[in-house]
Amino acid sequence: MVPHNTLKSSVARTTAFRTGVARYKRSSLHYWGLLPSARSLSSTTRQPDVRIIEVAPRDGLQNLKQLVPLGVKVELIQRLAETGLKDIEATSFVSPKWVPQLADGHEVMQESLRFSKSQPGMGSLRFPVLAPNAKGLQRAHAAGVKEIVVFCSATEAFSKSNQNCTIDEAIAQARAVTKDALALGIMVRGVVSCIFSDPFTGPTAPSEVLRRVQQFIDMGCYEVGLGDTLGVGTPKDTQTLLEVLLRDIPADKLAGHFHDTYGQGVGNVYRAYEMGLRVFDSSVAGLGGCPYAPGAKGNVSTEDVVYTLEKAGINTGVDLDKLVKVGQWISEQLGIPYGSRVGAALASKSRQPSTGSSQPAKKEAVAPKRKWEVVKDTGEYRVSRSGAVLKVTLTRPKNGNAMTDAMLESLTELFKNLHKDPSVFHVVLEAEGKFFCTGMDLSGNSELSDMSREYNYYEKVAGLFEAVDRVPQTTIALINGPCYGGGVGLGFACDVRIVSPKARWTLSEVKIGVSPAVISKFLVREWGSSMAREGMLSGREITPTELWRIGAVHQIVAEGETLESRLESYLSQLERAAPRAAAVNKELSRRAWLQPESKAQTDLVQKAFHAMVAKGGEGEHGIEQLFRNKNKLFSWQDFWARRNPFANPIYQEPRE
Ligand SMILES: CC(C)(COP(=O)([O-])OP(=O)([O-])OC[C@H]1O[C@@H](n2cnc3c(N)ncnc32)[C@H](O)[C@@H]1OP(=O)([O-])[O-])[C@@H](O)C(=O)NCCC(=O)NCCSC(=O)C[C@@](C)(O)CC(=O)[O-]
Repeated sequence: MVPHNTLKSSVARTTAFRTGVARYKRSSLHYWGLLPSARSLSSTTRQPDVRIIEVAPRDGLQNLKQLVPLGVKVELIQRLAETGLKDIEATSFVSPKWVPQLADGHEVMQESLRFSKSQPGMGSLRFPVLAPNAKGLQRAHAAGVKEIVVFCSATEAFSKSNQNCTIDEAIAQARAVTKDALALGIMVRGVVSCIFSDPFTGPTAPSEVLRRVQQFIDMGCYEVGLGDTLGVGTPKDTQTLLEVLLRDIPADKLAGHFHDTYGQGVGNVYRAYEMGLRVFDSSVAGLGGCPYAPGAKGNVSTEDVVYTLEKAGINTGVDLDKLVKVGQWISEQLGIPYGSRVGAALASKSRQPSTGSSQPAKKEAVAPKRKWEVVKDTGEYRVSRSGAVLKVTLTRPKNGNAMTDAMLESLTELFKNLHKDPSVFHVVLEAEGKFFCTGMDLSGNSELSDMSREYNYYEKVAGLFEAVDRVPQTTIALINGPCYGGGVGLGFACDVRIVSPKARWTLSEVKIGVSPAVISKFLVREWGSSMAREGMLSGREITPTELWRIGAVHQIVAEGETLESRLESYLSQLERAAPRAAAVNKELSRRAWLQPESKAQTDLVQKAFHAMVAKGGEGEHGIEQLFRNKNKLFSWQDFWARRNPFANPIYQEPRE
């Protein structure tokens, strides 16, 4: 198999620099800035000194529960390519049942190849994909793939849990796939996972890693990636392992794939570079994560790797400024804080006004601040209006915004009456102070302590949650801080959640001997049964990242950003949403969840379908404006100026 040109030159350079004291000393001098940087010596067209394989589109996205749209994946790949990255692991050809996120592998691949062929200077892009078995290879080949990745674990326990087979079985499968791939002219790269440790059985013997690397090379893999799946390895561990491997394996056959769970990713890359490795996997914004280290950071971020190597005079061929913009963009698309340390630092620096420059600082275009008009203030909550948006603010910060009986009654009334208000399309629920809401007021004034009136109290609590859940408008909870008990339920009875990194959720009821009875159905609906049950049984604090991963939280604001600014951009997206269709969509998703395959569900699907083409309806208007009048800026408020979008709903009230 003829290796790729870039690979050839990298191999030649690597061979020249093969392990040795002279090279190590030279790298160290570069690192401490004692030698002029390679970049300053070279022309910009110089071949990179390292090959960075960007893995965000595959490894970075694969564990996300929230399905990332095809368009975002394709745009991510294109934006990454525009930074100078030449190797982008595009997707996986594995069972969509295992990894639903990457079920669109064929389309991603086709779009990426189209881009590579049609854009000037992009012809040398490489898009390796994961294809662990014969079916995967077949699908990859059909999609035009030129390079695949096969893998195994260095440890038995992880192999059984991750691939459901022994290591030898995984190797046998990889061998068969490699043979077929090579016959088709497809290059094959191997990856060995758990090089330092197994989540179940602990440290990995370097001799086991060597054995598997050797097997991959013997079967025809041109290179083998060393995967620190748990992200536990330190630079010293990297050195110890490489000392064993490099006795038998040339450095140009090895690549580093480090995770950043303990913040060691960049250190490991640099130590591996010093020992002769020239190929590294990394992920923009540090996307990805280890399912065995919940809450931990994922792959080492490409921004951090590029910064470290470039500062050491090692040419990566990547434009760091452009890469940071990609990191910010994808984090925004996914609604998560920007996960690269270097990226976040550079991004915040570029926001600072320049102090040393004689040029006047460029004025940022500031979005006009939305004006809110207060329409009601009970002392316990405040209601304000801005255009088609109604905002309810809980204003008992000194009491953790706990809900009094009076609040339950009056808020229920407010939400119940909203379907009569044709001018409100969206409702925002937010809170003042440290907490979002600490649940029902337990201070002694509440009826909760009066058991003889328990039934009445139930009606009040259930009434509020039903009213919030059933309101036809789109509801957005802006969660500023910790939530307890019914306060958790309040956020999850809403449609959308935009949260601060300070938000936490605690189903504390179990710790005071009560149950999240009323709110349990919202928790199970939004979190899934397993997560909700565990939360209800443990009463432990749950973090934004945990809920974002399962798709129950939609956006987490970044450090230095406000909930208001995220709300503003979300509301501008909602401006395009037709209110009556949105109300029907809410009901469609509720029935699909509560009554799947029932008559009630089928009836509504049919009615919704017919409503799409009804004379004088939103559908007719929307299609006419967009396609016939070519008017993208039409307003749903104008369309509904004299009528109520929520009158005579096609779904029946009450429904059960
Ligand atoms: C939240 C922390 C950790 C703050 O811990 P902290 O140290 O008290 O915090 P703080 O110093 O910031 O103080 C917050 C203030 O808010 C008060 N506060 C706070 N929460 C409530 C409350 N619910 N009712 C009445 N007052 C409350 C709290 O007592 C304190 O008042 P202060 O002592 O300064 O006068 C603590 O106060 C706490 O554990 N609160 C109880 C949280 C809780 O268990 N909520 C569940 C309520 S039951 C419920 O919601 C039932 C439901 C709806 O789920 C049933 C169903 O679904 O069927």
